[in-house]
Amino acid sequence: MNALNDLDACGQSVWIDFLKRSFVEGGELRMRMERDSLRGATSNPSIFEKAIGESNEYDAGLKAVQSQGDHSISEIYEALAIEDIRNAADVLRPIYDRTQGRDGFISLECSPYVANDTEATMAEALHLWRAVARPNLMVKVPATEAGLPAIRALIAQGINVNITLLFSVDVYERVADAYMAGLEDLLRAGGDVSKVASVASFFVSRIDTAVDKLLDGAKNEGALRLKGKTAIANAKVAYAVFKSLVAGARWRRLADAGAKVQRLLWASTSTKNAAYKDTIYVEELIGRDTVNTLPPATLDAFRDHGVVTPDAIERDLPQAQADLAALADYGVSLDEVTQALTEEGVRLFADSFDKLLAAIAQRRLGLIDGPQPSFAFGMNSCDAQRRYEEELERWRKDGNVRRLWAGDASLWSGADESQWLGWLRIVDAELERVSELEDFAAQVKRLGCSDALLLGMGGSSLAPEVMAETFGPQPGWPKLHVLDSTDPAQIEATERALDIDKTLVIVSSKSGGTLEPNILFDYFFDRIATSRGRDRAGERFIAVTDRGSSLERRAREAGFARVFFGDASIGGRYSALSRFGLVPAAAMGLDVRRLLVNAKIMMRSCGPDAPPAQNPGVRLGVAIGVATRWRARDKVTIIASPAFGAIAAWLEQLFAESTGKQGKGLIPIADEPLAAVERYGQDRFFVYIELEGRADMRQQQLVEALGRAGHPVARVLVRDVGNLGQEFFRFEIATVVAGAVLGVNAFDQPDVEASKANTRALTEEYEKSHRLPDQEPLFSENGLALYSDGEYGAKLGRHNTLTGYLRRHLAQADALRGDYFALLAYLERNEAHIRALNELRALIHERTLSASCLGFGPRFQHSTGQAYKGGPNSGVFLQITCHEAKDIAVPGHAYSFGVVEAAQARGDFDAMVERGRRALRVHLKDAQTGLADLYGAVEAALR
Ligand SMILES: O=C(CO)[C@@H](O)[C@H](O)[C@H](O)[C@H](O)COP(=O)(O)O
Ligand SMILES: O=C[C@H](O)COP(=O)(O)O
Repeated sequence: MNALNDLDACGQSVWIDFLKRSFVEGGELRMRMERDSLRGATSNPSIFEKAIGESNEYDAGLKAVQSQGDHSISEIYEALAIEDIRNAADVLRPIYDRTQGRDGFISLECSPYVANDTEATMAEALHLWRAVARPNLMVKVPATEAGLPAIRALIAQGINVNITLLFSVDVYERVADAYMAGLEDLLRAGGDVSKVASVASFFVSRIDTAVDKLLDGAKNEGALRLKGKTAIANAKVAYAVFKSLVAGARWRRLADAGAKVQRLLWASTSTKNAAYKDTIYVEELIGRDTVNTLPPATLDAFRDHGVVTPDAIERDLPQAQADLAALADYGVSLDEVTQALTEEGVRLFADSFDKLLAAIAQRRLGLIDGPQPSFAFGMNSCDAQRRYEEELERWRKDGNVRRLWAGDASLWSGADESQWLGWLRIVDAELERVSELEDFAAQVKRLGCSDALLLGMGGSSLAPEVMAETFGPQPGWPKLHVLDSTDPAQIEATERALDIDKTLVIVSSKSGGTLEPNILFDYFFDRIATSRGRDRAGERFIAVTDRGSSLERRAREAGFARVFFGDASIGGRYSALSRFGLVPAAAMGLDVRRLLVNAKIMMRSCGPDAPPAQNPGVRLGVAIGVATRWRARDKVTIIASPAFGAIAAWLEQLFAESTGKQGKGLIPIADEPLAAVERYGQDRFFVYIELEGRADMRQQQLVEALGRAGHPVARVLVRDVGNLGQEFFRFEIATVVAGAVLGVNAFDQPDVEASKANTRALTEEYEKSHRLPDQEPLFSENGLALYSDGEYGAKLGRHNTLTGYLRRHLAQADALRGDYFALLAYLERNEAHIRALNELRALIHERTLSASCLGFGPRFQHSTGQAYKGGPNSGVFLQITCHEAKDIAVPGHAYSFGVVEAAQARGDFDAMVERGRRALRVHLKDAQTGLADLYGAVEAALR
């Protein structure tokens, strides 16, 4: 016999406040049940954190879970915890049976993340109850404002509840009321109340810790005499309340129906102050119909030298009441203390849970079968690193990853952001219906097409283009061409590359109203109708659009072979893993199922349960956001291994359109020719995407040198091109996180519409007058002309040469102030032009040290154009337009593609001017010699 055995005879059940796999499997729980009269056990997030997070006892279990396929971090946690809980429940079951459900319980706590959400608490409790599936489980629900209604509802469903984090007697009365109300509900519904059990867990020692501190602060003899008395006095008062409740008529009625009393359970009973006896919170709290849950060390201490006084809890109640009342004399408000302790209790459990999930996240990564996400990172400056870590910690404390996944708009600007988060879960949705895409692929294959032509802009074209370029044409499948231009030469070149009679056309537009895909649809419909006839041309067309759009209507009228619908809650640039990316992927013969399964690995890694420091998307986004917000390193320079380099065009849109607004944002610098390390200014942040085994030596050396020079470099190691889907997801998360750090709405594009409206006005005008309004050049020479608006033109002054103007314009870009230079070319986007324009970029970067961008119009208007107009006013723009040697008519309109392109250039220019941007337009008589002349003039200007 030992002192613990005597407690049982005093009407108090001893439970153990501890759990660990080896503790149950190794037989210690059973041994303590026999030796120490242990009647139950409790667990909490801190206990699991210690068990799982700080030992390797669970490695085999974790491996076993992951060997059945990749799981999310919380799925892994649950699998491990539930197994432990079930095992403990099974060991304790004989006590439960013997005591007719009074004892023999094991407790499992709801996630602390839902402690302030009634609905979520109820759902979680129900889920745990069902998952554990043992009658001797108690689900732990906190005694928070949100927890209280959940208690009643759960009891009413016959679920055993342990109400935890209880500090205040007032709150206890509400807990007891919730219990009785729940039983009454159950009775009314015809349920069996005798099967339900509940304990109300009063936290003891923490009250003394908190109150003693305040009493010390009072520096008064009387105050000091109260030290170490509050917790026990509070428990005594609670016990008196309990006794009066069970003596009342309301309880009698329930007891007569077979209900079990809700016992008070003393928790937090290890002594925290070494000056107090190590068994104080056991000896003083002995009472009938109570439970004391003790950590192993307190249990052992009590067995060793505990003193058992029956009904100790009932002694000296008036003194206890007087002690509590006296607290006010020394400025201590017990209500405030208990309220603060409840909040702190939730926070501490959340901290433990964060740690636990972080440990699991780390181990999961090591166990992912196949290509896994990898991310190395260096802010490369102590100060920036500190900021980054502080921000990550803020994200953890504020639960921002969960807020993001829950669609909390206040994370961004508090506008309609919650309506634009469909992409977070699209991978699952698409996986569920992936067979539709597989059937579609089979249908495409049967058609025997040699080419697929995608007509779309920005979010509707860039991801398919990245996939086409990254994976290349698939043998036996159509080659995908993307046409996102109104440039007549480019349309002609694209058409030349196709076998028009064996082409499947994909018209892709979320809104359905975008000008470019609509007029290109008209054009290619006519072309295909020429050989197939108007009636059958539609068979070679499919559309991807949102339900109810004008494109859907047009597609139906034209007899399209299929219409696929996008998700209304996914904006264009976040649509890569939705139908907008997957339909073209299927058409070009890619394994969409594999792409999605692979992307899901990243989705889990970036999930709501992945703490910020272990979350590859959040880390990247926080790093970029911090560097931009506090260090003005807003030129996010993308350097990617050539075999994976196509992603840069998609990333540009994602970064720029999502963040470039209200004068803030990221300016993506993509495909910039590499320069010597000292040519890069303090306004840069580098994202280096390395394809494992295919790294480019020059890039690698530069990136290393940039790191040594103190630039922040995020290095994303892509193990395989097949991981493209993962990177889509990671960068989407990173972008919205960066947007949150900057405080912008990451889902709108307020300045894109302005160019479109200007263009619309110009084309409508053209329809009537058959001409675009005249413009007076600032200067012209050899068929090359310069245009600007009055104000900026005046700023440039009057010059006799092109060089003179360019010198003044280029001098605007002050690298030290973080200005960048952008070439916006309305030309055919072909290799020769890209090369020539990149040479120009390299020259400007080399001489001015300003970061440089290149965009082709109108393509960039649906991408980086948002940041150029709405982002920081640090851009200096040179728009390049060119006389079209050959134009193409747009069926059914007076305007041609050449006119549309010219109107788009003008419309965008005007929108830039309206926003006070520094912009100059140079009009070339022809691209080839014009670009060479321009290079010469820029070189002379910068000499
Ligand atoms: O299950 C319960 C209460 O029902 C316990 O596990 C309870 O959470 C613990 O006793 C406390 O968290 C321990 O508190 P403390 O000793 O760290 O102050
Ligand atoms: O990025 C989006 C583009 O502006 C195209 O929009 P859309 O898909 O509605 O045609």
